[in-house]
Amino acid sequence: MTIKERYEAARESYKAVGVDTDQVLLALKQIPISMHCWQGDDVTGFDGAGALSGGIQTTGNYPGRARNSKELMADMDKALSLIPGKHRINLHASYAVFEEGEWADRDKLEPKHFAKWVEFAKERGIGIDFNPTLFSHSKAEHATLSSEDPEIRAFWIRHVQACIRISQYFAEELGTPCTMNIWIPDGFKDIPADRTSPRARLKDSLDQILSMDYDKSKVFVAVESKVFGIGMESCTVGSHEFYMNYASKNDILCLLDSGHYHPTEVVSDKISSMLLFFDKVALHVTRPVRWDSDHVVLFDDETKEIAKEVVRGGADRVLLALDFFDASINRLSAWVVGMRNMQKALLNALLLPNEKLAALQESRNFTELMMLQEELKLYPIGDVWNYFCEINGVPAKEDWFSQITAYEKEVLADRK
Ligand SMILES: C[C@H](O)[C@H](O)[C@@H](O)C(=O)CO
Ligand SMILES: [Mn+2]
Repeated sequence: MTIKERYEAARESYKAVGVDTDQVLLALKQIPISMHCWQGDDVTGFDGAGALSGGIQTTGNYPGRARNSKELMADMDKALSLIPGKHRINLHASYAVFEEGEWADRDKLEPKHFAKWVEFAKERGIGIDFNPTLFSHSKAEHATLSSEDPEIRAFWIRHVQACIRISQYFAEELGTPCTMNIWIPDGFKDIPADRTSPRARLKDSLDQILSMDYDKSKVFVAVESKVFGIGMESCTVGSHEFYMNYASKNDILCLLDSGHYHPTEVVSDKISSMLLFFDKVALHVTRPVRWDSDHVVLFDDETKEIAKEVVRGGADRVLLALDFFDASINRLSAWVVGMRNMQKALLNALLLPNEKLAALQESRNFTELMMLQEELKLYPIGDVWNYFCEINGVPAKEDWFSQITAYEKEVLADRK
């Protein structure tokens, strides 16, 4: 049987439970995912400002790390060519591309330092999202926006403001809003004596940043909390409660990173609440494993549950991005697996008879609800996925992987 014939058979199975797979495929194609550049070079960046810090760590030494913007763009291009649909890219400020002999510190970054990325995105017709980089820098050794040192704090305020200007430049050049997400690593290894003062300083820093003039319809500023970091186990200044309150009072967005909460706390359960109080919510989908918040996204239960909430809440209200970094495997393969898995999870959610399931819940018919949810798990989603890949011009099943091994031999092997 061909992929199309299998799809046609699957279409009948889904039709019997009231799901129109042709509509589902159109809907899936409309959901962009922002692919993070930092998987390609182990969060190293190009500005040489400092080794990776901030309580995050990339482990592994797989050969072929991108060493400069040309290599990173080529790798991202190759990965994107194996992922169905049109997506976005997500950059950190440390990925500025300087001219020969030029360099600018983080607080002096300008749109021109990202012109090469705009060129890259324009040629591919994709949007860019952005993140100020408040780590891997000598001025981020202790604290950034919550620092007790006024000069350090002023430096990072200027940096984030520079990033808002760059984000607006991306939005204007590319004709699509830019989500600009602020994450800071500030926190304490051991029990602090004063949690309020650092948080009050962070609040004041954000107030100063947001007092600048920028176009809110073009730049969606978001704040990302984290419950811990390596070396910041006891307290993070940018906690969930801090940012949720700040975002809500100041009309900006919250970004929920699925690796940033307590081990039994799940982001999938937070999305519906956020969408009742905010117009939009931003996500970093990742996979936490014990102390690490950034393993490659799998087609696992929590990713599926997140996708269900995205689809049920309205995919246009959720700004979807991935955030992981694995240096122990081929980095392009990590991107492709993570992106395709996020899409498979969205497909899984779109293929559910969501209204029927909700009606069973509303009528408290939990017996039938459990039965149907479980039976649906074995419906032929794979046949729909393979057809989605085929009609979008990318290899179905594992057929994309031979291109990764060829690229590894032809391109990555030369990177010593
Ligand atoms: C590179 C980081 O992962 C990213 O900026 C941040 O979103 C994070 O999740 C830190 O743990
Ligand atoms: Mn994140």
